[in-house]
Amino acid sequence: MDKYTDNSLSKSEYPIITQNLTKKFGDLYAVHQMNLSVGNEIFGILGPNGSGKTTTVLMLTTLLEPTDGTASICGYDIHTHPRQVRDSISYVPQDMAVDVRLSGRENVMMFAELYGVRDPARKTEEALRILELADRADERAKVYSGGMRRRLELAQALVHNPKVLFLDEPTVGLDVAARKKIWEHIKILRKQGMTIFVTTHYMDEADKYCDRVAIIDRGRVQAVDTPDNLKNMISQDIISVTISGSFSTIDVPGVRFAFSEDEQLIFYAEHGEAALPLLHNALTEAGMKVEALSLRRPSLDDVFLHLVSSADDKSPFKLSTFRNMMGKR
Ligand SMILES: Nc1ncnc2c1ncn2[C@@H]1O[C@H](COP(=O)(O)OP(=O)(O)OP(=O)(O)O)[C@@H](O)[C@H]1O
Repeated sequence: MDKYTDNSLSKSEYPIITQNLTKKFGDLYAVHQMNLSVGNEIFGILGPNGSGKTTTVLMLTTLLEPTDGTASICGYDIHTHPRQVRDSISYVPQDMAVDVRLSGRENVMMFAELYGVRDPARKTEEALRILELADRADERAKVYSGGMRRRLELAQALVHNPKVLFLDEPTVGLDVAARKKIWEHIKILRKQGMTIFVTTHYMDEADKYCDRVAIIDRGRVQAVDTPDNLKNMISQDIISVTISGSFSTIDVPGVRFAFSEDEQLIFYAEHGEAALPLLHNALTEAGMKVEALSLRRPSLDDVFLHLVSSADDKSPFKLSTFRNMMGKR
């Protein structure tokens, strides 16, 4: 049994199980021996660009053959029962396009007919209603906002009652309000019993909306847990300090320098509140002018940095590089 398995569920109760799932492109391991057990939950797979998220989803949706290992969806093996797997799932890729010349209703109806669902007109209306598009269903998708088009893609995906829904970066390119709305819909689908497997590089969204997340880096799973448990892995407070002048090493008991960005220094502290004045004094005594000092609890960003930097080489960490890598807004 791998360390991510939840003992309270028997094997058949996991809609998604991966066993040493691996994909190699030439010499590159895009996904390396992935072992996951996903229950009836919103499960986020988090990682920077190129970490293997899309490759994982493509294998689980039977669109890409693994190099090694396997997976099962709703008890069906992706190798031996791909047809049953496809009947159990829907997949909304990153760049799926609705047909902008058709109305919202026609777009959904087309999918209902493609899937061969019984009573396609009724299922279409139901999906449009769930995604709050019924009022605008007769308008051409061309006039829909980005958020509405994404909701239309979700409506298309729902029309054949999938048990498992795969979403690849569902909120990319949307504004704050549209992103929130998409996640609210995803939560409703989970409440109705659907398993949601979602890729994202937006740590804040994963933190807020996913029941559990797997953090992956260069194809390898670094950790899987609830966002709260992952954050608790860093049993330290985070202190950010803005200084003027160049930084020189200081020694404060229970405080460790983590990394810097521009003029901001990040420290990990065992007891943040007690450490604040000590750190301030130490920096001042060492000739630095402290412009600002703040204390916060760790975020998933910090967990990612912690995991990746401990798995990585020990070259100095640059937060700006990390933000670019994550495609941060
Ligand atoms: N068809 C392919 N041929 C060769 N290499 C590939 C192919 N598809 C993906 N890769 C490589 O595999 C690695 C994982 O890519 P993947 O698209 O799964 O990452 P990702 O985490 O989804 O990234 P993004 O967030 O940019 O979509 C990358 O290094 C990528 O260049």
